Amino acid sequence: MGLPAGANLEILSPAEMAEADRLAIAAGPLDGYGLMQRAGEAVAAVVLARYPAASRVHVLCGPGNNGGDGYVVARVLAEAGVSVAVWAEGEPRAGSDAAIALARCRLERRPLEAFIAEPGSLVVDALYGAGLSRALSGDAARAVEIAAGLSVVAVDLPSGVSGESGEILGTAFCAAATVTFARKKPGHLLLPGREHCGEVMLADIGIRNEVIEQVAARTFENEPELWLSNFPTPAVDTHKYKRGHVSVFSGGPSATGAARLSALAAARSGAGAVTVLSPANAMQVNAAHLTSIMLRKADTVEDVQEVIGDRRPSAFVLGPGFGIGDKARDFALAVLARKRQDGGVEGLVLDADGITSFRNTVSTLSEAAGRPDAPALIITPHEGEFGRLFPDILGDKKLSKLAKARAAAARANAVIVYKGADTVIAAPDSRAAINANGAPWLATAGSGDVLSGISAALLAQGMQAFESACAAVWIHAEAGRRFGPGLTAEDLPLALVAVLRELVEARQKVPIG
Ligand SMILES: NC(=O)C1=CN([C@@H]2O[C@H](COP(=O)(O)OP(=O)(O)OC[C@H]3O[C@@H](n4cnc5c(N)ncnc54)[C@H](O)[C@@H]3O)[C@@H](O)[C@H]2O)[C@@H](O)CC1
Ligand SMILES: [K+]
Repeated sequence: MGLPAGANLEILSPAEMAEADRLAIAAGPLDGYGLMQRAGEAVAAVVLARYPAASRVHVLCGPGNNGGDGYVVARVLAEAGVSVAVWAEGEPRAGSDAAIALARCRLERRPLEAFIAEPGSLVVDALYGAGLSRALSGDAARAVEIAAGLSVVAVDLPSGVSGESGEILGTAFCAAATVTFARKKPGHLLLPGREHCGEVMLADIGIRNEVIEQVAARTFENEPELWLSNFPTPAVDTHKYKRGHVSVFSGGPSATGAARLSALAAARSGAGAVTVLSPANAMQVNAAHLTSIMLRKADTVEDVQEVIGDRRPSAFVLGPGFGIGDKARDFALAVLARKRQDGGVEGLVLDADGITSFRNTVSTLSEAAGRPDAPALIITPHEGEFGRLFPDILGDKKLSKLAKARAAAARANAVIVYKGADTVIAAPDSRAAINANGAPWLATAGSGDVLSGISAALLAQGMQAFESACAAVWIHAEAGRRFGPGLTAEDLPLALVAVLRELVEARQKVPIG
C-alpha cells in the first residue's frame, strides 16, 4: 500500500502514533479529517477486495476517531453499492473529525444495543482503536459475542485489544483482517493481541515518512531487513579463527548434551571454530560425542583465563545444562572481566542455569557488563527465568512485555531476549524488536540451547549484540517453523542450513555500507 521499504518494520506505540498524527496534520496538506477519509477508504478497499460477494456489511462505530473511520467506511461501501447497516455506540464530540465523518455519512444509524447480524454477513469493527481506555462491557461486549461466528475486519485494532501491550481489556473481537495506518502498533504483534488481529494490513494514509522520522521509533518488527546488512558472510580469504571462535561451557557428566547442542548450533551458524569447555569428569562423555567440535578442560577460573589467553575465543555460551551456583557466576564474571578491544572477547550469551545463578546478585552482573569495553552480554530468559532476575519488573502490571524487556535491558546493561511465542529482544539503548515468525513446534526441550549457540556464533563473527540476538531469534524460529511437526532440538541445527543459505544469498545482494 505505498509505504517506503523498511517502514513496515517500525512499530509505533499508540502515543507515538498520535504524535505522528499531530505532526502530520500540522505539516499538512491533509487535515485530521483528510487522514480519516484516507483511513476509511483503505478499510473499505480491503472489504471490497476480500469480500466482493458480502451480501451485507455491518459497520460498528464508537464515539471517537475509530468510529469516525467507521462512518467513512460505511459511506464508501454504500456508494459502491454494498448493503450497509450502521450501529453506533456513543456520539462523536461536536466539532471532532468523527462528527464530520458522521455528518457526511447519510445512512440510518441504529443503536449498538439493538445489533443483530444475519449469518454470512460481514462486520467492520470501528468501535475502539488507539483510544481504548477501559475494558469492553455492555453492548460492545455483546457485539463481540454476536460477531464471533462472522468474518470481522477491524479498523486499526480489534476493539478490546490494547495497542500498547496486546492485552485484552475485558473481551475483544477476533478479526480475519486488521487494517492499520502508517505503522503497526505493539498490540498487533504481542500476544494475545496478535491472535485477535488476523492478517494485519498496513495502509498509507498520507503521513509522510519524514514526519514519522521525527517520532524516532525505537521498536521494530524482527524481520531480516532489520539486521541483514550486518549479517556475516565469510570473505574468500578467510580462515577458521577469522570466522569467529565460540566456546560453550558444559555441565557435569550427566548434563553435557545441552552444551553440545549449543556448540553444534554455533558451528552451523558460521563460527569457524567451536570448543566445548568441560569439567574434567565430563571430558570422556563429551569426547565420545564430539567430532569437528573441539574439547578442552575448564574446571576453574584459571582454566577459563588460560583458554581465553591461548585460544582467543570471541564469544561464549554459559548456562545450558551447566548447573546453578558459584561456579556459573565466577565463570560468567571472568568472561565479562575481559576486554573487547584488540581481538578480545566480543560477548557472552547467558542462558538457563547461567541466568538462575544470578538470582540474587543481578547487580554484580550488570556492573560487570556495564564496564566500558566489557564484552557484550546477551541474556535469554523465558518468563520464569526473567522473574528470577527481575521479579519487580515481571510483577509490574502496568508494563507490557515490551516495556518489561526494555526495563530489564537498561537495568542489566545487557541485550535481553525475553523468550516466548512473542519473543521480545531489547537493548540497553532502548531499541527493541518483537518477533512474530515463531511456531509452537519450538516449545521443545533443548530449543533454547540452540538459540544461544546461534547468538554466540553471530557475536563471534562480529555482529553487534542487539542485531545478533534479533537475527538468532528469527533464524531459530524460521528453522523451527519450516520443519514443523515432529521437531526436536536435535533437528534444529540441520534445519538452520536452508534458512542460513537464503540469508547469505540475500546478504550478498545488499549494498555494502
Ligand atoms: N487524526 C488522527 O488522530 C487519526 C486517527 N485515526 C483513528 O482514530 C483512532 C483513535 O481515535 P481516538 O483517540 O478518538 O480513540 P478511539 O476512537 O479508539 O476511542 C476513544 C473514545 O472511546 C472511549 N472509550 C475508550 N475505551 C472505551 C470502552 N472500553 N468503552 C467505552 N468507551 C470507551 C473514550 O472515552 C473516547 O471517547 C485510531 O485508532 C484510528 O482508527 C484515523 O482516523 C487516522 C487519523
Ligand atoms: K476497532
